[in-house]
Amino acid sequence: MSSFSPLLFACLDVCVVKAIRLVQLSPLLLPHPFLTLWGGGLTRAGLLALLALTSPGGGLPGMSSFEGLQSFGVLCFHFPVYTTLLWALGMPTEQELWGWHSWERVLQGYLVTAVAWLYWSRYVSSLLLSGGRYISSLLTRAVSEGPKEGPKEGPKEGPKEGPKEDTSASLKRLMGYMRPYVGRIVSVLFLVTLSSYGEMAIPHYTGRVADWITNEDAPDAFTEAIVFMTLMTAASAVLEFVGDLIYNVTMSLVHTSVQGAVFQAVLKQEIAFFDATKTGELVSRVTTDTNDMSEALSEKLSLVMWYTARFGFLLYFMVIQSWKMTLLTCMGLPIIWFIPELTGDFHKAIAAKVQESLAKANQVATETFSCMKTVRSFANEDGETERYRRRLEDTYALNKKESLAYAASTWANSMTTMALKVCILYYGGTLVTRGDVSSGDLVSFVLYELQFASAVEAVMHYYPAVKKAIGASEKIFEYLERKPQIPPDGCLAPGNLEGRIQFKNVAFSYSGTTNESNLVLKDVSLEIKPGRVTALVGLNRSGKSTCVKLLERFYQPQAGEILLDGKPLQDYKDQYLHDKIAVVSQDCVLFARSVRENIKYGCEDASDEDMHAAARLASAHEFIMELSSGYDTDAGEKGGQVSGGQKQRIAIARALIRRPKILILDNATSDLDAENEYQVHQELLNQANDYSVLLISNKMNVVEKADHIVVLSDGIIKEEGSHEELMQEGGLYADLVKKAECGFHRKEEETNDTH
Ligand SMILES: Nc1ncnc2c1ncn2[C@@H]1O[C@H](COP(=O)(O)OP(=O)(O)OP(=O)(O)O)[C@@H](O)[C@H]1O
Repeated sequence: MSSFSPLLFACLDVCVVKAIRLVQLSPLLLPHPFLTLWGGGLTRAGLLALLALTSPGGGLPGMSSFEGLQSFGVLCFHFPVYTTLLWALGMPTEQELWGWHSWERVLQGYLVTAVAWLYWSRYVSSLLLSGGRYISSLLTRAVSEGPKEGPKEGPKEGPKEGPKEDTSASLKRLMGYMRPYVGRIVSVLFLVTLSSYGEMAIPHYTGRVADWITNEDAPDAFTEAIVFMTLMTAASAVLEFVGDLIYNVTMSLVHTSVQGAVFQAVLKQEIAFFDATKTGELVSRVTTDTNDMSEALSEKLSLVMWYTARFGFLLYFMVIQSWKMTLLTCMGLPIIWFIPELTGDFHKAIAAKVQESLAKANQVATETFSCMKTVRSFANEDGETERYRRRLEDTYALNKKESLAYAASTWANSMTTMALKVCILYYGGTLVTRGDVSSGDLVSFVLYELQFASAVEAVMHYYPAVKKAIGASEKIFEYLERKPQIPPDGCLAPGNLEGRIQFKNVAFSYSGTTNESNLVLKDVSLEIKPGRVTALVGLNRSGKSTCVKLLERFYQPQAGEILLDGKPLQDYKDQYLHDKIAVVSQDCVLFARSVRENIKYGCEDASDEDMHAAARLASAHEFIMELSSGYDTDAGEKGGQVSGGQKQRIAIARALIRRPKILILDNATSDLDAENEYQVHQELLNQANDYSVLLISNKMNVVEKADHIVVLSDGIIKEEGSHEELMQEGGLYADLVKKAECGFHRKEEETNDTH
């Protein structure tokens, strides 16, 4: 910290001013007061700048910044500029020319400089900064959009962590959603303007009534004023009501459409996106974030709108009443905000400490209660009480400070507001005495000023909240604009599908890299022939389910290709593909709807006959009929109302109702007992002439019935052939079968032992 304190600096400044005053009295400069005024200002600025920048300790803090230099400018030149303006307007300047170095003027100069500094550093610069940010964002966008023939941007890597407060971009997108309601929004703005104008009636006509009381020259003036005031105020209230109603209904519509669009956009994303994004985050985007945004828009933006309109009218009427008093009000406002802000900051800091101290006390209590047995066994109840009491004493000491800070902050608030009002009244009174304004004008002005301060305060309070909410909506829009990172589906939907699937040298990793260590499938080539049952077996985590996920187009292989009837999978329509390839996996999920709705899921047009047929094929019809309400029984959350095996059979029926060409059973009957599993498989495999079946199962007695068996190990096809062929080969498959048999015998022995 520089040893040159601001106080010493002010003393030096006063010395400089007094020295210039002596110079002004010299016979050479006496006839040229304007020269001394401007020359003095320049000399004062030069000397002060020199002192500030060269003072020991690296100069006066803050003085080398833009705000510092600007404050110098205001301090040294506001008076020369003001006097020159008076002279240019033909007004008397004697008092200013010869009295600018008086104590009163010097102090006034410091006050003006402080106000200018406050305005600049707290309010104007932040406005300019956001304006600058907007311009720079426009420029950046213009540059990045660049020449049209430039390289196209690659697919985006998920929602990027862009600049947090790119409010303008989010606002533009939001405006896009408001476009259909532009008529309503224009009418709301019109109503806001009219209603705010109507609100000016009370202060205006109160002033007129005050004039009538003092003069009593126009007998009708009083009644006229009261009638106009009542009519305008009532009209303003009605307009405000209608405006609010239209605005809130419109914002609800905007909210609904944004929320629906976000939900739809999220559903369109590729499965890898859902793997990488937590469900909680997605739900929060769709619900909490859109709600917060819409709340900020319907509540806070509406307040900003109303108060801005009021602010405009109040300023206009205040300037009309007296521009001098308006100037005084505008000068006083930053002071009445700044002082409570300072005390408020102190109060907030203490309040945070109180919270912290309370949390510590609570921690002692929680710890003691949760370890009560230990406390009792050491007979340390008094020790713990003492510990808790010490914590509470800390909190009490902080509470005392907080009360003091709160009282000081409230006192500062009311004192500064009162001081401004007294100043305005005093100054207004002088103007009334001089005959510059009528007493009614002063009354109107004071009433305007009361509303003006709160309007400015409200705009300043709510505007950042609106900006923040709009900025926070950026994430929502990132989801809305995100393109799924999987090639778009094609348009093939042939009426006649054979159902032949070929994997050709497929390599795949979940991370998207082709790094050998990350590859789950390294080089997989296999064929699922139409009308036949193909089994895919292998150790755990060998990549069997991954093959299924690729078939469902949840992910895209990094190398190789997957063909359906000789055509790449991505050439088919997604809807068609999911109709033709039905997958039932071990962790199949039912929705909290009726069994009927679950079986007909995505296939709502299917008839009840189709549903019964599918359920019979899945060996599910009989147990469904035994449920309390048959097909109308609620399956419960995630199918919690039915057993695991029943859930799997309903899921198989759900797959079969689409009459698929390829049926994939990925451990789909794992929750069934041996007898039921056998029955389900018999039913399904008997129909295999209608569809191709890909069977993934750890149960080798099920697998051995397949026409063709493919053995996958560590992402590579190790063996393939019929059960007999593979057993003869004596490789991995034979090993798996032996192990399974061993396990089965051990289980059997254990069961016999227990008997
Ligand atoms: N969504 C995913 N993201 C990242 N890695 C995954 C994902 N799903 C599976 N894996 C990994 O891929 C590998 C193969 O898993 P996969 O489920 O295909 O094997 P599996 O042969 O079907 O195993 P299991 O018989 O145990 O079901 C495993 O190492 C697994 O951890």
